[in-house]
Amino acid sequence: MTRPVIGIIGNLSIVGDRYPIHGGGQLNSEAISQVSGCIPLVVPADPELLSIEELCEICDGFLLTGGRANVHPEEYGHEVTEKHGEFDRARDAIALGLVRRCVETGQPFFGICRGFQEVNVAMGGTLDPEIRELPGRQNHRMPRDGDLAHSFTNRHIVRFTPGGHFAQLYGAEEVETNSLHGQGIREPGPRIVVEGYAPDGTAEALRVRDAPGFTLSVQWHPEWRAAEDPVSRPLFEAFGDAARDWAAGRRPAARVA
Ligand SMILES: N[C@@H](CCC(=O)NCCCC(=O)O)C(=O)O
Repeated sequence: MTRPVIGIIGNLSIVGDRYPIHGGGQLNSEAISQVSGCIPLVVPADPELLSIEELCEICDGFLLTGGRANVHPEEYGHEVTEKHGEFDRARDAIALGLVRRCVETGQPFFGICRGFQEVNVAMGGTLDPEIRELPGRQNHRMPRDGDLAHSFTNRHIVRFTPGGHFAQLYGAEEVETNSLHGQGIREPGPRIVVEGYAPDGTAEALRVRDAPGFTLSVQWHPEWRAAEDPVSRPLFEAFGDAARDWAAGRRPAARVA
């Protein structure tokens, strides 16, 4: 049997200040191939180029990657401010609709950082544009200096709901994670179950209530050292298992709570 195909929902970026590319980080592709055991297929997330229906036919699951651009606040009913920074409206159009469709059908997705925020917005939640300015919150942004290893160094713990899906996956109620984001969840969507928080109250791990398929999503970046990191590996393995079930036609039954 061929490996399941994972659509890696990538970002539009500009190389050398002039050449636009659709891309996805190499770390994501490696994690999907080497840990999830699936084929990583980087998707140019733009509704002018492809449709959600086409993607769902070609792929067995989706990785909603991190990305510098923020989900446009219009998508959750807020005004644009300077704090909202840059946007990728084409990715918004694909990613948000894709999440809603997968929640209905049970096709698996795994949201990371911007992807985690997309899952919340797609399900009716809102975001704060700059969480470090909120009382009692720490700075979760990527450090500006140092190499990649420094950027992805663990920065805080995440505490999980006892007995929840994440606590069961890890066999632990607390893990240590990296942190490379400026935005964060303000109000979770009605079906968003936040199962993990940083000590400053920032939402870090979620799932969608009553969704039949894999919906676990995280605010941190498990693609860093995914093969050897004990916090990253179980997530990518579980996501790969869900994609293999989908590819084999084993459709998840509707799940409650
Ligand atoms: N823009 C959002 C999401 C942050 C995120 O996904 N960070 C990864 C950055 C990857 C890159 O720079 O391409 C936020 O800031 O909260």
